[in-house]
Amino acid sequence: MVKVKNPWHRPVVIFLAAVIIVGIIIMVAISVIQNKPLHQKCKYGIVLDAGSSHTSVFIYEWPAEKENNTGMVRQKHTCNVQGKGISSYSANPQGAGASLQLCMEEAKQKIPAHRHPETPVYLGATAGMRLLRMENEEASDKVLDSVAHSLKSYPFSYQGARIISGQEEGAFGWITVNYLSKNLRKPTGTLGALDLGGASTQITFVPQQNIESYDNSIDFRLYGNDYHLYTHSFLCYGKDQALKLSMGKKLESTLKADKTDPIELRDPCFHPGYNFTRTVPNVFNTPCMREMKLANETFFHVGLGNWSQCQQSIRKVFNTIDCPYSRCSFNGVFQPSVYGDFGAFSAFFFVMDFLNLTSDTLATTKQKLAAYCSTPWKKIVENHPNIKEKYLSEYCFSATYILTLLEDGYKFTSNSWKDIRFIMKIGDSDAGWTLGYMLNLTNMIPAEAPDTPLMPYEGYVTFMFLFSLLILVLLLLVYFYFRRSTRTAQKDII
Ligand SMILES: Nc1nc2c(ncn2[C@@H]2O[C@H](COP(=O)(O)OP(=O)(O)OP(=O)(O)O)[C@@H](O)[C@H]2O)c(=O)[nH]1
Ligand SMILES: [Ca+2]
Repeated sequence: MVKVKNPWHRPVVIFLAAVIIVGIIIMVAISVIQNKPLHQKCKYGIVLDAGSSHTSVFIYEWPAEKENNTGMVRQKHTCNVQGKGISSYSANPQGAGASLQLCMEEAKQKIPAHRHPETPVYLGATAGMRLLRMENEEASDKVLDSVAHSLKSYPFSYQGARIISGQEEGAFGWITVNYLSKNLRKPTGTLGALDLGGASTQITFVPQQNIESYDNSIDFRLYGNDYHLYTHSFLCYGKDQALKLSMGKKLESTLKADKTDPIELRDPCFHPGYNFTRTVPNVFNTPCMREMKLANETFFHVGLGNWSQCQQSIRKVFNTIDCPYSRCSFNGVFQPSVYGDFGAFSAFFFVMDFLNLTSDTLATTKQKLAAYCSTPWKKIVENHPNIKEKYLSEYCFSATYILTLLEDGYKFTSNSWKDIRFIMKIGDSDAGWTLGYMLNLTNMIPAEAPDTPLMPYEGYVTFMFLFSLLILVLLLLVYFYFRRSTRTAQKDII
């Protein structure tokens, strides 16, 4: 009997397999560690939202190596500038720049010093400054010069202070909510954006119908997808200016009906028992109201607390009769039918959240609001001792205005009402135009999708783990296969 020597000598095979396995483990470990997001290497950007009612400073942060991935930029910090919006400094422009100091000092603390020179800072002013420019262009230029001068005195990379257009405000709000919801690289639908400020309001969405007016159409190519957006910004239809429009109309008709002395404006949008003395110019001091020269008279603003009468009075600020297109929202502005889900933020959220009306049907919302508006003012103050009376007194008007704007203005129905999500933040970032503005100006959203599909780090680790497991199983299979075939060969020879 001849004994054949086994070519797959067991210790050699075990040693080789061990070397290969250890090699693979080391390679996988190195690759996983190298691809780990580097939390410590971040870049920053600052955007100042100079709104009509106030200015907020937003600091954004993102991993330096991954700036073109969707959803990588997050809001690191916000600071609310004390006092009113920059447009209120028309008589004292230097005050506008000075008002930013505290928040800009805070930004210096929040961003590591070695990143300051490369951190871009942008200021975008919205409807308050649009109105000031219409009223007094010289004053609006001086206010912008003042904030520009102030921002240039900080160690950041100043990139400009300007009044953004209503289209930009709408479109960048849409980019923000869709970037944060990670909708931009998926084939799924996008989220429409509804923004209610103090002096203007924006609606932006991807419509199903053709956009009949050039001014309302805006195109983007983002991550290889084309988006054809409908957007419109209604100047004077933010909640503070809409209150003035509505009160102005009531005041005009009160004065026409009979000039009682003192004038008493009986207002269904304010609670019963509410009685406040105001001056007439205080209502009419806005370019949103037709020129109406009235003496510096005072009037009593008296609440009636009647929701349906309030809605009737608010309807008068929307012209829903004239429409030069196949369909309009109001004031002769083209609007396709609302389509898809919407994120409603800024004052849409502040007001509806305060009244606990963010998740009811339209019918229930109306019922609850009617009950709220008829609650005596004394009781409202008792129930909310810590809320500023100005905010508190206006919630009935504001919520009724929101319902009327969405239903009569934008033509949401009881059915599409459920598609509106009242939101303030997505993740830890605020919904608003500022993030989209910065992403656009820093070219952080590429027009074309990167060649290799991006995989989140967790997915990458799982992939590498499964890949090594597969190699291991294959090696074992090869080992057992050869072990069996050598044994069979031995038997055959025996
Ligand atoms: N109730 C309540 N109202 C708020 C709050 N913050 C802001 N508002 C009011 O909500 C309205 C809209 O606020 P913003 O979205 O900041 O408006 P803005 O950006 O200053 O105005 P625009 O330039 O028109 O966009 C204004 O009337 C504010 O006074 C809040 O925390 N609670
Ligand atoms: Ca705003």
